[in-house]
Amino acid sequence: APGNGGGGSNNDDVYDYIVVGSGPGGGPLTINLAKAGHSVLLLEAGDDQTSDVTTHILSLGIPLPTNRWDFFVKMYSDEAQALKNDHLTWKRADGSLWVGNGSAAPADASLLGVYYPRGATLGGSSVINAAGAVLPSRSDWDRIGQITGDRSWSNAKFRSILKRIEDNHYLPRGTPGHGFDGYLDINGNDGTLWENQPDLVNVFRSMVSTVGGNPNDVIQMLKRDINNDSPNRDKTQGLFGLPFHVNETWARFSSRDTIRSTIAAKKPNGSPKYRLTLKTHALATKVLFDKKKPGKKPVATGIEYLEGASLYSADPRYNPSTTGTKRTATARREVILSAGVFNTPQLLQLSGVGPAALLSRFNIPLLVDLPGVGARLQDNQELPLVGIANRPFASTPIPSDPVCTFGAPGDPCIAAFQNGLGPYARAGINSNAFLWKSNHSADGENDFLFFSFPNGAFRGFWPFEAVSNIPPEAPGTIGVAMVKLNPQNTAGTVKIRSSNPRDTPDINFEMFSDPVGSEVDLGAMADAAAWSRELFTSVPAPLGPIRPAEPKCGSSVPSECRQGDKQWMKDQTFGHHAVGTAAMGGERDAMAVVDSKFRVRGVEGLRVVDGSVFPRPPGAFPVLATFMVSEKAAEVILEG
Ligand SMILES: Cc1cc2nc3c(=O)[nH]c(=O)nc-3n(C[C@H](O)[C@H](O)[C@H](O)COP(=O)(O)OP(=O)(O)OC[C@H]3O[C@@H](n4cnc5c(N)ncnc54)[C@H](O)[C@@H]3O)c2cc1C
Repeated sequence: APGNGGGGSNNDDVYDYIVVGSGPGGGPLTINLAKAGHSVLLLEAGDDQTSDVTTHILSLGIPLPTNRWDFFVKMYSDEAQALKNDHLTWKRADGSLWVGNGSAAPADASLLGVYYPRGATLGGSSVINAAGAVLPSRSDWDRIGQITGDRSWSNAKFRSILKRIEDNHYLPRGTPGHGFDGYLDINGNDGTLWENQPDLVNVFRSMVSTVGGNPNDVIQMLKRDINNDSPNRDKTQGLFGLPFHVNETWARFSSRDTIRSTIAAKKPNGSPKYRLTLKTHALATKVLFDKKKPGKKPVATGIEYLEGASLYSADPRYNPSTTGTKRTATARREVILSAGVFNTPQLLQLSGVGPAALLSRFNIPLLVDLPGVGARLQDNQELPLVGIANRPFASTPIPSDPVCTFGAPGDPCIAAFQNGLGPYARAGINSNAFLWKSNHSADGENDFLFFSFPNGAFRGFWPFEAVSNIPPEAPGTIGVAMVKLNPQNTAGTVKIRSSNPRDTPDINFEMFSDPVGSEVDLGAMADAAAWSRELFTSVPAPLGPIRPAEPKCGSSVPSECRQGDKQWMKDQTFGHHAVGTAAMGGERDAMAVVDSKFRVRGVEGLRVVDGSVFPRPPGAFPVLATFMVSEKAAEVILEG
């Protein structure tokens, strides 16, 4: 029967809707369409890794060869600038990987680029991410309403969506602005972990003093709700808890969970309750269109895809000689692309929807000239502000805790986690956030979120399991991880580099390229560096004064560091919150790809619903906003 997807020799299944990609963009939407009674085909290139316990444990949840795609991106076209990054990944003649900057690279190393993993598994990047769940700024939503003229895009609207979908575990039931009965588990620290972290708490005391806070209140502040509903939220500086998409015992929630439970739901007679067909190992390669009607827009009618495991060349298990089986599926109503910020524009371009000159270079017949497809790639700039304390940071072990081996065989903490106990079942040390406004804030709102942890620093990404040349951290290291909000650079691009859907596109963030915008961003980041030096040196003995280590500055006069700080920011910035490559915008915006109802311009029956649609990065962390956008899309589609 149409819609139940039976597989086998059925080469052209018919569904009401086809959704490509099962991450936070595709997942909630798919479920809502199915629950409204529609037949839905969900295509996912990866597979279901639910049986891998590490995908449930936040402290072990790093991107793995079994659940990720490896992209290597550029930060700059300017090669000399690009080579200054200390965490470029290179491939050596013997096939091994090496990480470092251009001047130190071994002679036999060839540059792969800046490593940028994405989840490629049921649940998308919500299965491999750090799960930080922070709402965007109120102005991020209101601004979309302003630029599109569609006032259903507003902070108030998205607050109501949060209330519907959230299952909040860290606030008293009934706290205004939050939901407690939805599907999206969000949890935060309850303050207890800080009792065992006296040294880090001392740094927090100095941190709150920099903005006039009372150092005696830090434990209370660390429990404060960063997702509160106050109109002043985005201008309030200071320390907060950092919540995560995890449940009561800190097990990861991802879009995978709701997809699986929707598929598993049964009618009383035991048959599936919803007409939701999931096909994993299904790499969408092209949107199919009906172009025949003269004078009418092309209508998306379905998807062409390849069936088979690891068919995309970014898959660490990719084997070029495994070619997969070509299949098609037909959508009676619509096709929805939720393949993520790199793959949605790639799919559009491969399907003839994109910049005309780019498509003609690869002999792809042009359907709609949409210059914004793959443009406006943006990211929150990130980088650690690093200090070295006089001694290693002390923490007090909890006597009843098992000693974790962090995933090595026989890890007793995994067994404890499965019973809802032990270190993996509790808030981690990174569950803190400091909101701060620099002198360069573009809109008067906080333009930084910092989260801090001792004995390490978050310096970006490289294929962790395959790289061994990264030096260990100095004893006493503290990393204040910096996330820049409201970045001004919109020059990044995603462009196909062949007509082969198994090839990765060329991805270039082209950072800090706009002279005005780069002064805002780099000026703000240099302000943050100056603030970190003030913070570190104000930490009292015996832990402090902490010696500022990064950004490096040769001078003992802080004002002399500024130029060097800006260059350091340029050299070392990384990101992992890419958005914007099929941006939403108003009718007169030539670079807009979708309208406020997620409809791709110039065609019918095709929408984009994922991180690609954000016209600017939503706050400091995109994942919660992407779940919410998916809910909004379902509403819009079901309204008809
Ligand atoms: C390591 C890491 C850490 C992160 N940490 C955080 C964090 O702490 N907080 C936060 O807010 N954000 C974080 N993010 C970002 C966040 O997870 C993403 O912004 C979010 O998941 C984007 O959702 P999406 O639906 O747009 O795309 P994705 O989640 O990337 O999902 C896209 C899905 O589409 C599938 N797909 C792609 N192409 C095809 C195709 N052609 N055919 C079929 N399927 C396809 C992919 O396999 C994937 O499953 C992190 C991301 C990573 C990678």
